[in-house]
Amino acid sequence: MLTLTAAPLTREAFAPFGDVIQVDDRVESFPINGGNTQRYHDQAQVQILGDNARPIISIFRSQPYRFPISLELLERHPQGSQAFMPINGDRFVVVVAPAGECIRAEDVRAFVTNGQQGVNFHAGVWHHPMLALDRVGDFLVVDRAGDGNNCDERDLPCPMTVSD
Ligand SMILES: NC(=O)N[C@@H](O)C(=O)O
Ligand code: NI
Repeated sequence: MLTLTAAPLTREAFAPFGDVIQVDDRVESFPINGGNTQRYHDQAQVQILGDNARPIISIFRSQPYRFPISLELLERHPQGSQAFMPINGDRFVVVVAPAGECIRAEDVRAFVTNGQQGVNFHAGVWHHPMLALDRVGDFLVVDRAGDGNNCDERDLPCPMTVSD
């Protein structure tokens, strides 16, 4: 059994898997609306691939998990990115592995957000479906609709657990 402990999410650590969305001085920002609003600009790469592809916006209301939990599988979206942003400041756990045809146990990583962070999985990046913590969480989701399959599931190469 491989035990993962979720690390605090940072842009650097998550870079191989996608983008972190958060207000900080690391991204380009500038005042708009006559100075009433600060725009934290262009934080994530929305990838929309394939026939009749279009970006869609949804809300996921996710039941919390009691950690540690056993992980059986990861999924990927080959035709588009998928972004999750908490609406009410909820933390969540992110389990990822690099894009590619096989998942190696040594490449699986776990992160925990701080409630003010979102993630954007790049197309093809393996990830576990939403793992909400603490309470029922609402998340704004930006991903892809269109023709063809956009969700592959793959069993993990060995039993794994993740703790927050
Ligand atoms: N199935 C679905 O829309 N959600 C998953 O892709 C997920 O990453 O939670
Ligand atoms: Ni997904």
